[in-house]
Formats: sequence, C-alpha cells, structure tokens
Amino acid sequence: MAVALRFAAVARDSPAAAAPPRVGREQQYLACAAVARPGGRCSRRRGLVVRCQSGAAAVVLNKDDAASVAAAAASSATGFTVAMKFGGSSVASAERMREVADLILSFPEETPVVVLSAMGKTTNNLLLAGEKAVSCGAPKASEIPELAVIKELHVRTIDELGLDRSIVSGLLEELEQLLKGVAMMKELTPRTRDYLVSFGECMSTRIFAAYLNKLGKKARQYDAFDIGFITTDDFTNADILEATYPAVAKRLQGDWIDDPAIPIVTGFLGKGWKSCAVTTLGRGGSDLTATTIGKALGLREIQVWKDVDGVLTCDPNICANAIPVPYLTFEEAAELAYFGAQVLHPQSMRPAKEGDIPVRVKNSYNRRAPGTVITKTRDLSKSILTSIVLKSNITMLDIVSTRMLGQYGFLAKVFSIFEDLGISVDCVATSEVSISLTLDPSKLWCRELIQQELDHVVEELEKIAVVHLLQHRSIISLIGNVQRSSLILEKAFNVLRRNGVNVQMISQGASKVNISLVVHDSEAKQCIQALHSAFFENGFLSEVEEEDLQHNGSPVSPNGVIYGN
Ligand SMILES: Nc1ncnc2c1ncn2[C@@H]1O[C@H](COP(=O)(O)OP(=O)(O)O)[C@@H](O)[C@H]1O
Ligand SMILES: N[C@@H](CC(=O)OP(=O)(O)O)C(=O)O
Repeated sequence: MAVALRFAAVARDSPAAAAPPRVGREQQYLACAAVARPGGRCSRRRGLVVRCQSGAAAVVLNKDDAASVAAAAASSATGFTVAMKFGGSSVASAERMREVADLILSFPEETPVVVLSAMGKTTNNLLLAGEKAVSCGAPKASEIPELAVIKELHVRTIDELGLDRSIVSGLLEELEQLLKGVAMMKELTPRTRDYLVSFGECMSTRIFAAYLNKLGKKARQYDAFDIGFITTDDFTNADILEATYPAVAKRLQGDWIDDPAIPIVTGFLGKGWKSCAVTTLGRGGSDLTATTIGKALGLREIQVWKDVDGVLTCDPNICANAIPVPYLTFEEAAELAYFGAQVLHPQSMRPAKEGDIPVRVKNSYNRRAPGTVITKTRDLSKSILTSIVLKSNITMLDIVSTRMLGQYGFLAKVFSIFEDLGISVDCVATSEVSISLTLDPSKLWCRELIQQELDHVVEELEKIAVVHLLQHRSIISLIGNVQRSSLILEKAFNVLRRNGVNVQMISQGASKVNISLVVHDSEAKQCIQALHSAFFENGFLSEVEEEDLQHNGSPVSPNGVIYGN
C-alpha cells in the first residue's frame, strides 16, 4: 500500500495535500485507513472505525474503495487530472508530434499523464522485420527494408524537431542487434516478438518527451515495464495484473512530488510477473495502458486521441457515411471493441468501468469535433441502434447431440472440451439437442486457430455429437438497445431478405446491448453497408421517434415507461 504511504507522508508535510481539493474529509480518512492496514486490508471487520497513522478515525468500506480513494487523494495532491493517449496515427511524424504537443499545451488547466503508441506503422514494420529476419540469414539482417524505414522515420523526426539523434541511436543499434540474433537463431518466439515491438513505443516516447522539454514544458519519459505495469506472461496478449495499480500510482506520484514533470508513458507494454520480460497487451493495447493509469491515479477523465471523430456508427473503411456516436456506456463500448471495432482495445473499458472514469474518444486531427463520451450509464430511452460491427473470418460449429432428447450434461460436455483445449467461444445459440457456436480465432487477435487445432476440436466433439465445421463466416454485431430487439430485428431482417442474405445463426447475449448475426464472409460487407444505410442514412431513427410520439404522445421506453409529458 505504498500509494497510501506516500499520501500519508504528503498529508503530514504539504498543506495542499492535507486538504486535497477533490476528496472530502471522509474520503481522506479512507485513504488513511489504507495506510493503517498495509495492503489496503482492514484486519478488523469491514465498516469498523480504525485509527490511522495521523490519529484520525477512519471507516473502511472495502478494500477497493480504500485503494481507489487513496489513489484519488494522492492524485489530487500531485495534481494529475487526465490521461491523454495518442495513437500511432496521432504521432506518425514530426509534424504530428508538434500538433500533439500544441494540443497538450492548449489545456494549461490540466496536468496530464500522456500515453503514446509507436509512430505510424512502426509496430507493423517491426513485426515484418522480425519475420524477415527469421529467414534472411544473419549477414542480411541489417539490410531488411523495414529496418531502414524505421531508422529513417525516427531519425528524420528527430532532425525535424531539432533534437539530438542520441535520443534513439542506442535503441536503433540494439534493434539491429536483436534482428541479427533472430536471424542467427532462425526463430522468432512470442517473447522475442514482444521485445522486438517494444522498440516502437520506447522510441516515440523518448522523442516526444525530449521535444516537450525543448519547448520548455518539463516532461519525463517512462517505460511502462519499469514503472509497475505487471502482467501475465502471455506474450503478445498479456493481461494487466491488480498489483499494477498501486505500483504505477506510487511511481508516478512519487516522482511528481520529488520533481514535477509531465509523464510520457509507453503504451502497449508491460512486464511479465514470472518472466520479468517485456510483454505486450495485444494490438491497440495503448488504450488499455491509458485506462489502467486512469484507474490507478483516480483521474477525472481518460482521453484517447485517434484519427477519427470518435467511435462511429460503423468502420469508416466499410461505410464511408459512418457518423460519430456521441455517447456510449462502458458495456456498449466493450461489446463493440470485443466484436471487432478496431477503434478501441477490447479490454480497455475494464479499468475505466471499475474506476468509474469517463473515457472520451477524440480526433487529434480535428480537435473541435466533440468525440464520443463513454460512461457507466446513459439515457437509452430514445436509443435504438448505436453501431454496427464486423468480425470476419470466423469459424462456426454446428453440434448436434447423438443422444436422446432431454439428455442432461450435453452442454457441459461440449464446453468442457473447449475449456480443455483452451479455445474461447464468442457467440452461442442452443436448442434441446443442438448447439451452434462461433470460435474466437485467438484469445483475441494474436493466435490464429490453425487447422490442426480445429481438427482436434472436431475429433473430440464427434465422440458425443454430429459436428459441422463452417469456416469463412462473419459476425455482424448490432450494438444498441436490445430492449427494442423486435424493432431492430424486423428492420435488419427486412434489409437482409431484400439483399438475398440468409442468416446462419442469431445470438442475443445477456449484456442487452448486442445482437449478433452470422453470415458468410463473402456477403458480410454488402450486408453491413445495406444495414447502415437502412438504420442511419435514411431517417429511420427519427421516423421511429416520430412514431413513438404519435402512438403514445411521448417517446416510449421499451419497458413501457413514458418519458417527457
Ligand atoms: N466503429 C468505428 N469507429 C471509429 N473507428 C473505427 C471503427 N471501426 C474501425 N475503426 C478504425 O479504427 C481506427 C482508429 O483506431 P486505431 O487505428 O487503433 O487508432 P490509433 O492508432 O490512433 O489509436 C480508425 O481510423 C478507423 O479506421
Ligand atoms: N503500437 C501498438 C499499440 C497501439 O495501441 O497502437 P495504436 O494506438 O496505434 O492502435 C499497435 O500498433 O498495436
């Protein structure tokens, strides 16, 4: 509970910290309680009044509250207000870095913690360079074209920003050595792959911190794996462990108190708790870095700056007419991300939801656009469909029990097979004797489900069922107010029928924000375009609102509650 210890020290020494602006007396006491019981645990019953070091009485509600209040209190003391994450597209060049610096400086009232991704396509280039190194032979490793592209981009950016090349020269040399090592070993393990891609974020943050310092804004670069981002050892797709929150808070707050400077933190990276090696959080993982910092420090807001005007009604690469969605709940955003919307990392909503910290998705190329605000709840009374998401190249299984009707334990057996093989399932639809499901081709994106593994699944399932394996399928997820599912499905099926598409599976999860339809890959994009046009481009949503008004004299919520007069 070093966070709270730090806070306790501040509380004694600093008048500002003794009365943090955003945390009331009662909450300070909670923070103190966490000090009184190192580790945030109260050795007595919860809710008991305890004495903390300063002698003040404290009521411990629960461990999480105490820890997050301690973080919030200490954060108020240090002054961090927002996390600002800038993705690869936002820091792709010297010009973009200037723009981002200007953007940060345009909020003088904020004390941000900045999280950066690698510049532009650097992560892809590092991965390609690694793959080429496996087969090119050691003498040719230095000539891999992607290595040259990476060097040229970073050196040019440094030159254009008027910085010293030594900022990244050591890292570039190390990178070349690493590629030679891969070439010699003729092997690129997941562990090496993570180490390799870490160079992207390590370089972008060093350059940016140096640039801010050059502008006279004091900044300090941090490698996430050195400041307490502790993860599982699942290389290429690691999960953040709980110990991360207090460790990161302690480090960032401690440094700020000693010597205030804006932290510039590498996104995407962590440190495996057993291996102590560099891990990565899955593609797009810098969003998760930002929300983790937000929760650790109890910040007011987490901003993720992208190259689009927020979360859109559809992937703009599929529907050019996609429009921004102004508000989302954490649940909607998580479903949207999990079911394929590249705009947010699938796990990134978890810390924000746990810490109840709003996430704002903004466009660094168009600052004035309001973006999307993601919060715990929102008014869903007028909401019908929010966004349409595509996840393609999915494998689907139809499994029909070979036993009699009413056999118990069938579903349990099917799912135990998946559990044993470590394969997760996305969507499920069941009847008495059959089950259709889609397989997540990787835990998320990193591991392709190879044919051998699929054959093995089928082999195991065939011991209890007749199995049909259907590949090249797509999940179309309709994210919206599922309490209006009849209306959504009526419209959607109308559109699909007109387009001659047969839906192969339907699944409506318990989340109440997502209806998933499975179609063949070859039909998916056309379906999405037709659905988007029907729901968002032809006045459908306002037509329904009008209809609700006519029928009820007021917009009606799906459960019959009438809103307004
Ligand atoms: N529903 C959606 N809303 C917004 N962007 C989307 C959506 N689906 C896919 N995208 C894509 O996600 C991109 C932004 O995400 P990402 O590339 O991870 O940004 P960054 O690298 O800046 O963090 C957009 O450029 C867009 O092409
Ligand atoms: N650079 C990593 C991590 C990341 O979050 O990137 P971006 O913010 O550009 O999606 C990647 O490309 O996956």
